[in-house]
Amino acid sequence: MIVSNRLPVDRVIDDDGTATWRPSPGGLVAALEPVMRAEDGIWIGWAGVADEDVEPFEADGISIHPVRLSEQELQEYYEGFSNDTLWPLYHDVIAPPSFHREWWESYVKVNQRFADAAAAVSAKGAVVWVHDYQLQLVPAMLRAVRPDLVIGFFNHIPFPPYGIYSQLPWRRQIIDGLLGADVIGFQRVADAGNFSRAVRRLKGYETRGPIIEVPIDSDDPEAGSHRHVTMNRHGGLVRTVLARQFPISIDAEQYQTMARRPEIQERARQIREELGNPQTIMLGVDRLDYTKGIGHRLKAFGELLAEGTLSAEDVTLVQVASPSRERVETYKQLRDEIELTVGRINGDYSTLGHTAIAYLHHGYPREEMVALYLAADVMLVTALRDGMNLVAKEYVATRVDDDGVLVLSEFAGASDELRQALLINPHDIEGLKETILQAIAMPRRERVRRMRALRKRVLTNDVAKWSASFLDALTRSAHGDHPLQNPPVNRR
Ligand SMILES: O=P(O)(O)OC[C@H]1O[C@H](O[C@H]2O[C@H](CO)[C@@H](O)[C@H](O)[C@H]2O)[C@H](O)[C@@H](O)[C@@H]1O
Ligand SMILES: O=c1ccn([C@@H]2O[C@H](COP(=O)(O)OP(=O)(O)O)[C@@H](O)[C@H]2O)c(=O)[nH]1
Repeated sequence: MIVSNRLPVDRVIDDDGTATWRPSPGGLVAALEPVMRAEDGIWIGWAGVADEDVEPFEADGISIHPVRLSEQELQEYYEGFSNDTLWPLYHDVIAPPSFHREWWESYVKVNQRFADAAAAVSAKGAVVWVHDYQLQLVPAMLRAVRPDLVIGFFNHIPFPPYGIYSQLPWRRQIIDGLLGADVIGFQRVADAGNFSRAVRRLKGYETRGPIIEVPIDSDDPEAGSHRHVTMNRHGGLVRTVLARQFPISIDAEQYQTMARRPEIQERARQIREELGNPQTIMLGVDRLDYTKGIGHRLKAFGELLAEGTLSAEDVTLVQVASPSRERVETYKQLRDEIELTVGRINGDYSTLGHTAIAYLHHGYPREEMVALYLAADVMLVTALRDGMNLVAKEYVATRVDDDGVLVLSEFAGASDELRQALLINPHDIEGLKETILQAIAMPRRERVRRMRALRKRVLTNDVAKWSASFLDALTRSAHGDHPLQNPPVNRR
């Protein structure tokens, strides 16, 4: 069973009141959907609109159980605590986090609702996999009522260093919530390390490598019902929790197959033509989020145009900025800033036949994404902080021609694995400009050499391998066997 804030589909109510479903935005759903299709499971989550009661239903072989959120909970739990407190705090405080006690209360209440929903429909001894920062209290809430369940948690976004995490007024409660899981997965080695440090500092629990020892009160009548209880070196009873990196991936085969479809290749050619056949197409694909470094990318490109090093006749930047969290103030401000910058650059440097930046504030279906990836000579991923960034992996999987250059921020989780990309620090605008020029001028032989190595990596470490390695660790933990070794998917 999967428990996540988002379901794979969002309910959309049209102006005339009719309800339809559309695919949900973001990488979490993109990664979990193929996993769930392969398993015969239940997915518990929010349907994407407030105050709607939706009965459980089947979608593409997945059994969907929607959880209801009121308009006030949507504002306080999702837009507030999840996306205006935790999101900026966990992404290096790029934007200032807001701390409001009523948001926290709503977060606790909604987490309890998700836990109750999971507890109600789980079979005895079932494996429950809880996802992401919106639901960090669910593991402990679930364990309290269903100690028979095997509980995993995966954090899709970074876990911040202690100096930042410790700002959170509810820092201990979140740690307690997460430690209800048997296995806690993170994107990067550094995230798992930050979490273990927070556990030691805030709870004083001992850790041995990826194993955390959670003390059990022997007078607790439930003590015997816990999984893998052992005695620690001080003779106390402890429950062990595994906290380790499991870098997420994509269904690489699916992208590769789509990239070979003649109509998608034709669409890629059409895109180039529609852009006026520039020598170089650069592409950015992001939710319109301040973590993605879209402004830094535009600044670098704008300066290269201003200096005359590049011209809009030769180079076009296609920027897909898909709508995200549009009622949160920081996101509204970001949209204004980005659109002002795009307007200025286009006003200053576009010609009648060549637009410098093709800016698209839309969400596109997967086929169109693949055509865009195929059309792009240079892919720009300039995140200031990003859990993984699946777009980087999708670009690589799509390039069946072994061509194309990936410029990748070292602050995106994907950079741990994709070492043959051109790695950049997006804060270093001069460095970013030089790397863009290097990408544009890179000889084909070098492009092919790098892309082949990248493709090997992404095709080998796909989403099936990711879920299998997490679920393997989880089921082994259910038998008291915590693997101490590093996971198979990691650096070179
Ligand atoms: O659900 P939303 O509020 O609309 O946001 C979309 C998703 O954004 C985040 O995605 C993350 O997960 C990706 C897959 O692991 C990862 O590559 C990326 O770096 C993360 O930002 C968020 O974590 C999800 O919960 C949201 O559904
Ligand atoms: O118009 C769009 C823009 C993005 N995406 C998908 O959204 C996901 C974004 O995931 P990523 O991990 O890069 O970032 P997130 O949005 O989850 O932070 C990827 O699968 C993209 O292909 C999409 O389908 N259509």
